[in-house]
Amino acid sequence: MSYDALLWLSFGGPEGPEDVRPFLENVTRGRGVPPERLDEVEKHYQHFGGVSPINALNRSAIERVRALVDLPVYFGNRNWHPMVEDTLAEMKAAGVRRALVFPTSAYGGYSACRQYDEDILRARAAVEDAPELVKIRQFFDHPLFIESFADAVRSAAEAFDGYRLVFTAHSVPLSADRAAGPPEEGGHRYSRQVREASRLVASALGVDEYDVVWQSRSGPPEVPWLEPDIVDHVDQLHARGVANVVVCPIGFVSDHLEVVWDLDTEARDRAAELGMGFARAGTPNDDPRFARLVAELVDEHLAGAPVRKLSAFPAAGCTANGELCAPRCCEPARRPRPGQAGSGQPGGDRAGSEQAGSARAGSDRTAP
Ligand SMILES: CC1=C(CCC(=O)O)c2cc3nc(cc4[nH]c(cc5[nH]c(cc1n2)c(C)c5CCC(=O)O)c(CCC(=O)O)c4C)C(CCC(=O)O)=C3C
Ligand SMILES: [Fe+2]
Repeated sequence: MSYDALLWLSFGGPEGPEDVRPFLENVTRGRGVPPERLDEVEKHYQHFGGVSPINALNRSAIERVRALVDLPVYFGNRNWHPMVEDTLAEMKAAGVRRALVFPTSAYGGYSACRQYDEDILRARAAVEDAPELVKIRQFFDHPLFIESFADAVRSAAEAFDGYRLVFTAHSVPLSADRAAGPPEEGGHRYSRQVREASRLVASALGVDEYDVVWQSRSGPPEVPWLEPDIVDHVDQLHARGVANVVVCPIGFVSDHLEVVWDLDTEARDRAAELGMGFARAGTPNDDPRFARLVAELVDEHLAGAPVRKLSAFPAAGCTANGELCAPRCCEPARRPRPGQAGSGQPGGDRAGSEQAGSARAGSDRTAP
């Protein structure tokens, strides 16, 4: 198959104080996130002047990728400008017929993978006679991804004689994690991949003991999410007599707002209160290896380059035009409707799926 463009598909973030609220409304529309949580998160963004670093980080990574790939590279987002619908219209006008899509998330699961397929569906539905869009696979176990994090941990740890290595990734509802991956695989593809990437980085460092914890929990408090939270975990480590902690944000590709707020502000402040040493490893975005990683993934499609990966997980997530990866793969978790919290079956087993329709009603994002 031939391709005539690469579409860089990301989350998006606000670029000024007045963007913050509409951005947050876009992110959480129909997702049952309580307004108090939104007010809290708005403060994190306003603390940085209403500007998330994410768009600038994406633009600089795109520049580096442009120097390595033989395709025009376009930039579109799920939640903020440039919106992927607008970018796709621009691509169509420029004569693009078939494009590869690089999603800025390395993992499987609904939020990390399937939701980018939904973005592709939405964008193609908005553009008449839309270009074909083929999404690039998950890359959490690519050697360049792992090496980049391992080096970042090495630099962060230089200050310490001994340290506890702690990996973090974005928490998701337990029900979403359970539904991650095709059902026959037994679910939990997201958290299992996060643990696998962590294991690979630790092993590259020769570190035997480390922790995998979670951050940036959202949603109503009565719905269970992956735990423990990084800030609580810092308390735990202190209680166990750990003097220094090095945090590696394995779940993310760039130092965006959830990294600079939840880790560099909240977790760091807690460690300081407790008198602990704290260092945070960088993310791959600005490492030249990240651009090379993208170029290699593109070459898998353009030139049949070998699929480089370090784990036994399938190279999943590569889909055409927003199709499902496999039947029932990474279905969205059912979320309680506002005012119906508690009826959303926190346990989230998928048996009572006749409730799924009502729990999803009001969402214009999760419906297939
Ligand atoms: C797995 C995962 C990733 C990693 C994969 C990937 O990178 O895609 C990720 C990335 C990101 N999440 C981000 C921002 C936000 N995520 C939110 C809310 C949520 N995230 C979730 C999961 C994930 N999120 C979930 C299950 C929710 C609950 C609502 C829902 O079910 O959808 C909210 C709402 C407010 C709140 O936090 O409650 C915000 C503002 C930003 C941009 C930061 C910036 O602006 O720099 C990035 C890169
Ligand atoms: Fe998020």
